[in-house]
Amino acid sequence: MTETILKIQDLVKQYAGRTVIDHVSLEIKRGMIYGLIGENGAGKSTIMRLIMGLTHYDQGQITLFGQHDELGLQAGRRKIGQSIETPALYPELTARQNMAVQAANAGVGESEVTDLLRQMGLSDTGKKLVKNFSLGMRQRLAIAQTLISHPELLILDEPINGLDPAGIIEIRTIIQRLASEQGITVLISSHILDELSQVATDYGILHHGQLIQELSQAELAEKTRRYVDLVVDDAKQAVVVLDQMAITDYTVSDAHRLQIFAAVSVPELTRQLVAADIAVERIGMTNQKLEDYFMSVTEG
Ligand SMILES: Nc1ncnc2c1ncn2[C@@H]1O[C@H](COP(=O)(O)OP(=O)(O)OP(=O)(O)O)[C@@H](O)[C@H]1O
Repeated sequence: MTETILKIQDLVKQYAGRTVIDHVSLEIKRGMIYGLIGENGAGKSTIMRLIMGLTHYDQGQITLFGQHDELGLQAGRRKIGQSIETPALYPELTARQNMAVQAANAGVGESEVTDLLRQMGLSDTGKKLVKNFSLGMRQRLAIAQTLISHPELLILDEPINGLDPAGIIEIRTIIQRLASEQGITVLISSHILDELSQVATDYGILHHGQLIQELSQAELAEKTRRYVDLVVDDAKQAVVVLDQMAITDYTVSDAHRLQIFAAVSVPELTRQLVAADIAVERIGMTNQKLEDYFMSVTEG
């Protein structure tokens, strides 16, 4: 069975009597890239800060690498690399000098710094000061810093926020490589589901401090793939027609509505339905976009 790296049970956090984390439970297993999605203020950073012990919770339990007593949590946190909120980069230093500061603390040598800079595509930044870096470069440097301590779990707070499309792809690729090549488990947050759509293996949707939905990559793909939305007077009769047409990949949502996921010719299906004397009120391709899905979950 895959090892559980992080388990959060019934976590509650209040600020001045206001509940900002509301009975959240989640489990992250080794190898997962867990995407925590929620709009600004949903509580993403707070959960990360609670995991790292940067703030205290009022109720619940956090278990890291199987340990939930204080000493065990402290030991667990040493296996975590994190970039919560603004990364602590020195703007007047180069990438290598920034890395050197952290490396000295961690007892890590020059060659490892060189390797991390290479992995993050920052080898050729030379004497360029961090204050002149693009946001994407800064994010990559922040990730490089989190890796200095050889973490087993990486916690990245909005590393994609504000990046251009090329920057988004770079960060996604880096995260996927860290997971697949180095076996690092990742908890990553974003307020835009679409940004994480091609990187996370699992998703948790946080809304007003509550984890309102968890789903796997496959489940998300399923919910947002293209389908034919069909509204008829009698769904049961329509099912008979679908069966005759050897269409099996569909769901019936109520007495009148069906979603057909199989590749199907809409004109041909319409013809068959009409031939079977079924009144078709609506038939058409629908492609629920990720952001529409997110809105439907958070507003529902
Ligand atoms: N130190 C604090 N004191 C009081 N309230 C706080 C504090 N930190 C966070 N909050 C509140 O807790 C809620 C959750 O904030 P949090 O920063 O975790 O959200 P978030 O999902 O990370 O959003 P963002 O993307 O804006 O950072 C917000 O309503 C915020 O105002």
